[in-house]
Amino acid sequence: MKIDKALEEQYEEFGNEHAMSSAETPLRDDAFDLSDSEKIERIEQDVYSIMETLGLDLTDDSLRGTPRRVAKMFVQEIFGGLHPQKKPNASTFENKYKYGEMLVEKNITVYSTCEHHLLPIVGRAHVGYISNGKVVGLSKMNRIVDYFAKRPQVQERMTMQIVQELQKVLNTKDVACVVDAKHLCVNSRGIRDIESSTVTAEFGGKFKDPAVRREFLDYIKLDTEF
Ligand SMILES: Nc1nc2c(ncn2[C@@H]2O[C@H](COP(=O)(O)OP(=O)(O)OP(=O)(O)O)[C@@H](O)[C@H]2O)c(=O)[nH]1
Ligand SMILES: [Zn+2]
Repeated sequence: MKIDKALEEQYEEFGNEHAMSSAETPLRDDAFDLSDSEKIERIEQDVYSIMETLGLDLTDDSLRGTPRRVAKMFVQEIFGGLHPQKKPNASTFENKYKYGEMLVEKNITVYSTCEHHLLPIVGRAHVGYISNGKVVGLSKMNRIVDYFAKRPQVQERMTMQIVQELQKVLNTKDVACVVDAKHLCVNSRGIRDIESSTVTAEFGGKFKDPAVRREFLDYIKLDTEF
């Protein structure tokens, strides 16, 4: 009986780990049954309730609009990238000029939200790819980063999602992304370590080759300041 229980726990643990390896944002099937305006209505009530529980006077003219303001900000701005319809349409072009080297879009601003504390993540993303016949509009790389940033996130998953999307758009595995970001949940509360930042990386295809990876890292030189 005891052994069964242990095996069951082990299986559960493995199962959880397995689920964690997916780069998909965990969303329910009914995530988009409500319209954006219905979500705003509901979240407004929820934020109202939080503020009321905290003892705030919601008739005060500075606080009165906060529940609706926060609800709109959640749905339309900081979590706007949850909706697949908001995914940027990344126009690609033929690489007619046969540019054969690495292309790096560096220092892309990242504003995201930590899914454990709902506090900001602020930093930079650096994206590189080697063309397999297609090139993508430069700004589309910034837009793809911004789309995946506008979700409750962990930095590891966001980094993988950016790479996987660009691999799809460019039809090549040869894509890399490094993100260097500060998590306010580490900097401003809890351990309150203001200096630390988090670096995550995902290297696909040719970027697994140490020389190619080195070239990419030399271009981005991780000397970013926030
Ligand atoms: N791996 C990973 N962890 C993150 C990320 N963002 C926040 N975290 C961590 O998530 C963890 C949540 O841990 P808990 O112990 O449940 O939360 P807590 O009690 O508020 O922990 P402290 O932050 O240590 O006070 C914290 O260690 C955060 O630093 C992220 O992008 N990736
Ligand atoms: Zn956090």
